[in-house]
Amino acid sequence: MEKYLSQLNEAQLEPTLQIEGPMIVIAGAGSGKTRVLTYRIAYMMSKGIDPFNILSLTFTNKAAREMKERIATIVGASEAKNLWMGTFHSVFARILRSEADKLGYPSNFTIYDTQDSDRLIASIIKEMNLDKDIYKYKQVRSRISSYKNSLITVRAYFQNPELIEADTMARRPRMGDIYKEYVERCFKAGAMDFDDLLLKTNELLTRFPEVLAKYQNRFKYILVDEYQDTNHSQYLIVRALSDKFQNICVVGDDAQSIYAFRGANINNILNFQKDYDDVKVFRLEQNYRSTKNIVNAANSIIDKNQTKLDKIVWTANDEGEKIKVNRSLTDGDEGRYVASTIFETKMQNQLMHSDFAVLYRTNAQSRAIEDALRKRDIPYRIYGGLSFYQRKEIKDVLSYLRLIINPADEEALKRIINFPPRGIGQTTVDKLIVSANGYNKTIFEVMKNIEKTDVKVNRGTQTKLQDFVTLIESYQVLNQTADVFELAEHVTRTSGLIKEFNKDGTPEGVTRMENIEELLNGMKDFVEGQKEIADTTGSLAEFLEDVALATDLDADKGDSNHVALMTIHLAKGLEFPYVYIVGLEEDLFPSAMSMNTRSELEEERRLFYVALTRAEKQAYLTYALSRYRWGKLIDSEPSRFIEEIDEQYLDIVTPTEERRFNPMLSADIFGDVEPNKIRYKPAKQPTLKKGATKKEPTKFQATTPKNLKPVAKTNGNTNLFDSKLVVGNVVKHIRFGTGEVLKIEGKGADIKAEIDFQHGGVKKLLLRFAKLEVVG
Ligand SMILES: Nc1ncnc2c1ncn2[C@@H]1O[C@H](COP(=O)(O)OP(=O)(O)OP(=O)(O)O)[C@@H](O)[C@H]1O
Ligand SMILES: [Mg+2]
Repeated sequence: MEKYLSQLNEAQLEPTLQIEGPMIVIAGAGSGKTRVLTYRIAYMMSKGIDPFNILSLTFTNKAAREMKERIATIVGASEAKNLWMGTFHSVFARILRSEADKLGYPSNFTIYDTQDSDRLIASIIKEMNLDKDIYKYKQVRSRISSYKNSLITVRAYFQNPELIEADTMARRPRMGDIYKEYVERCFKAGAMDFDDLLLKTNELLTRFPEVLAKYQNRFKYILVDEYQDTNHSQYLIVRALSDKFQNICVVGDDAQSIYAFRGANINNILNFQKDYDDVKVFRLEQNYRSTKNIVNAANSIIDKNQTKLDKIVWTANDEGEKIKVNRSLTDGDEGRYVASTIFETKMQNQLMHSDFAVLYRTNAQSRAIEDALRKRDIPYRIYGGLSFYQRKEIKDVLSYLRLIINPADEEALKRIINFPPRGIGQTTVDKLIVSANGYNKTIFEVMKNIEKTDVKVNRGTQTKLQDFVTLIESYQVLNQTADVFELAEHVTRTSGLIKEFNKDGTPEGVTRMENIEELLNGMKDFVEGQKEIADTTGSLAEFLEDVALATDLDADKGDSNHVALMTIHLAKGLEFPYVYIVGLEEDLFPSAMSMNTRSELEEERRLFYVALTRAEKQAYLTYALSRYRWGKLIDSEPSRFIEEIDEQYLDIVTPTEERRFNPMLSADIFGDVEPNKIRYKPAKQPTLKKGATKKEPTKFQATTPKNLKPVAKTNGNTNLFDSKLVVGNVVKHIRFGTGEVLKIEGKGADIKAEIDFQHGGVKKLLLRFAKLEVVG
């Protein structure tokens, strides 16, 4: 038997070796589901299955990348690179690109991110003269998104009296009109939003049987991770593609289904056995991730849910420490507790910052934690805020690039037509939009033929519009010969963007410049490196697609040593040695918005199960007795979830400050009550606050810019690190893993190192761009 297969236990081996036919692996957290998928693909390839015929769908692109790297170490990088692997969105965006003409789209269609969709919807609401307090663009967007994910097209909407009535009851009778206008505007702009990537794929596979047949024959083997969180649209795609060969392997855990609010349908996993004939069902029971205390505590929680498949999860790992439960007086104290225990644990056990994660229910909770970590100089990174590619200055640059390959892109055009300022006012832009809508042309087309249209602008403005068109057209010419990096560098210089950001000399301006530099670095890296690992051509369209679908989790190079802060939703599938779950308070977690029904509460409980099962060695549960929410200090009670854990797995600690300052606990000072004997107040029954007008707390600006500082500069300066690297050093590269430096050559900005990498063999890399980390 192949050597790598000995790294699986017997139960894992069975589904790994089962290649043909429909099958499902249902198993609890940390039992090796993702590992089985990975090894199964390697095994299939070793049996001679062509990687071109294997499609593997993961929850994040990062997960796909890691799987691919692992497979590459087993079967070799050149084979692994031909695998189709990624999220639903990224895989089907690629397929749509090659089939776009069938749907009337240009092949280099733009992908609108949420921000673009929001802006377009807001502008439609304004153009239709609707009340923006009733038609809140975010709510409208999520409504449209749910139609699309349920495959309700505009036509289907207008044929469905129930939907129309529901929207009318919600005081939004024009919802259908907005939906219609939004869809038409996206189409005209040659743009698809995230939901379109799935919706249009379904349309493609349904309307064009020959296209369906083509991809059925290509993807003879399909694998899906985290199947419990697929939505209806994704479900139908998988169903259609696997229909011919029925070689479909899905893995998942019903207890970790946490995306119902975004349309995920837990029934997809529960009904899988009905969807295909002769489904083989496999179960894994041994958890390899966590200590006994954590596994048992997690089991005791999920036991409380009524809707679930019965599963056993056990571990042969050590008993481990009990789960620490900490009460604080305020959210500020909670943050300090987290920071100080991270500091101590790290010191005592010689750990890395990256061994720690802090998980919370809502993004807004990160502030208090951040403050405390900053005070202690503990480096951290927030995931899931504004991604790097959504920052203003980055989107400005990207909008130029988007317009170059797709001049129909309305949102890109509106963003940069007067940025940097070139004297084209909002009134002019509004006239262009009205005219474009009237002629059913794109704004760019109207600008190009302005004399032939009904747009009335003065001579000066007409020249300015013409100049803008000429500028973009000159970039289009350059795009035919230059690579992404060269083009972007030219654009930032000649469009006046760099000058604009450099102008004020404020710290914000400096940060913006650094970010642009980092963007250019990333492009260089893309141009130089991408071809080696993935089957892409490195074109501008591909780069833009990558960044449109990138989340900041994907951007994580895995090479930085910081505490990870993220919502539990984002942490799915990940693992960390030390995990803090903070804000365990009634109305916060479980969320006040999710206590109306049993099924909502059960989803919250699954979320808690996901959180706890991320921990390998030690979990901390914390809550505060009062917390700032919606700008007010409010009292809070411990979450019922703490009480639901079997007490034997808990170690209830209360920090000394609280014992000192809290009169309620003054008995403690005299030793009358042992800290771990303090009882909780019984958790309140679920309370639905009728008519409560709670506002979502303001969202946070993500990631400190510090964390994104470029390692290398593009201006030709060698970075600090160059001079340090010597032959024999062991270094780490984001794609190729660790490697030994064999040779160093060149001077200054052109220093290159020849490195023998663990994955990918000997490579010569330009140090300026290679972003290496010396590890030995
Ligand atoms: N047979 C095994 N021997 C050693 N380690 C294993 C084995 N199986 C899995 N692991 C390790 O256990 C951890 C959990 O595995 P994996 O992430 O595949 O579980 P999972 O079932 O996908 O978890 P989740 O439900 O959280 O997605 C990983 O670190 C993995 O490398
Ligand atoms: Mg997994």
